[in-house]
Amino acid sequence: MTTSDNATVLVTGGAGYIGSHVVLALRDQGRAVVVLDDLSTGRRSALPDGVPLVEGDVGDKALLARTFASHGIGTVMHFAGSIVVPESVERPLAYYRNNTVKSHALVEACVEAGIGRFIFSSTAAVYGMPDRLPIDEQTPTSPINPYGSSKLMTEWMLRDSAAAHDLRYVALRYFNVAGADPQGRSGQVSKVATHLIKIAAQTVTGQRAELQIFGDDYETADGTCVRDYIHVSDLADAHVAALRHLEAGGASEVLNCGYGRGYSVREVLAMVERVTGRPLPMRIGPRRAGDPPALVAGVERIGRTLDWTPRHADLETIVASALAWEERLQIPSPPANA
Ligand SMILES: NC(=O)c1ccc[n+]([C@@H]2O[C@H](COP(=O)([O-])OP(=O)(O)OC[C@H]3O[C@@H](n4cnc5c(N)ncnc54)[C@H](O)[C@@H]3O)[C@@H](O)[C@H]2O)c1
Ligand SMILES: O=c1ccn([C@@H]2O[C@H](COP(=O)(O)OP(=O)(O)O[C@H]3O[C@H](CO)[C@H](O)[C@H](O)[C@H]3O)[C@@H](O)[C@H]2O)c(=O)[nH]1
Repeated sequence: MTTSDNATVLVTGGAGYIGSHVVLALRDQGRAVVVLDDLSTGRRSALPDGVPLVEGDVGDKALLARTFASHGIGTVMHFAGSIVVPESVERPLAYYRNNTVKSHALVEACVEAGIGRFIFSSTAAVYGMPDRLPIDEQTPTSPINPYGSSKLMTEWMLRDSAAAHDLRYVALRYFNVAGADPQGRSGQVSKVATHLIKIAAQTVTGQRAELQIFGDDYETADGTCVRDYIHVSDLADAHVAALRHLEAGGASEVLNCGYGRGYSVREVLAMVERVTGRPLPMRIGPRRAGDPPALVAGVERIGRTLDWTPRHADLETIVASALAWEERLQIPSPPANA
């Protein structure tokens, strides 16, 4: 290990859902961490005690330069961004600004400061509507919404910057992230929830009258959409593994993050009922625009490249942890941006 292998990790968006779990995983490994977050959707209370928070914008290059220098940053993990697909269709330029333009500022600041390791939150949305499963990283990228395009453009900036400068990166393309920290230290707190397991958890805890299944006439086994759900703590561990890969001198990589196993909407909801022992009020609604029938990750490449063994690769564990977190949120509900 060289001295720089002990350098502090800057986690942008570390006060959000996924970023806060990565902060926990890094801290559990004894790593020094600093978070940069504007708290637009994140919460200060998502951070463990002792983790410094730089409250500001990831597109602010002067702030980035100061933060890199004052905290001795050696790696950037970049989660900050906007994530709601339908909102990206209504406000594309806001998504290109927050996800692409500000990522440009961050990558440029890294190159200028000589920060040579970068880990990026990408998404299965870069694939659009692929017709073959599982989806490996060679599948052509063809996003069907501005959210996916805004993330893919950042992947391209990283690819081209890594070719030209002293920068290596890992872009992790997440499939469906769900669940909560098994110790109850963090979980998902969305002002406007859109994700299936989060909505099911809110419904079964009485915060919503019912859940709507968006279409049951897809060409899948039970007619509902199939997704590859990955536990957020396994995803967090994949980031730590990606960090080790880069520190060991590993090459730049683009890697899917999933388990390579799909579950239908009905299977997920049946699991929620099984775990709680309560019926989930639900009804069949129309298809949601832009939903691919099935998305299942090809995971051969991440298995071959990173030293990463999922510890929670089981739908029951994912659902149970999401429900436990939702129940915890009920007593009492934390104030926004607390
Ligand atoms: N949640 C998913 O299922 C999913 C799937 C694929 C990819 N991703 C990616 O993972 C990342 C994290 O997603 P999440 O689910 O944790 O979302 P989140 O909204 O909980 O977290 C995003 C964090 O970034 C912060 N932020 C946003 N814009 C910022 C800015 N300009 N400057 C500083 N901070 C800013 C927010 O305050 C928040 O803390 C995103 O980049 C997202 O595109 C998420
Ligand atoms: O109330 C709901 C919510 C969702 N669904 C269905 O449940 C499945 C999963 O939907 P989510 O909204 O939980 O997740 P998505 O598959 O739409 O989106 C995920 O994958 C995308 C890439 O395709 C992005 O990365 C996005 O951030 C990530 O959450 C879909 O078939 C959706 O139609 C319902 O039936 N009812």
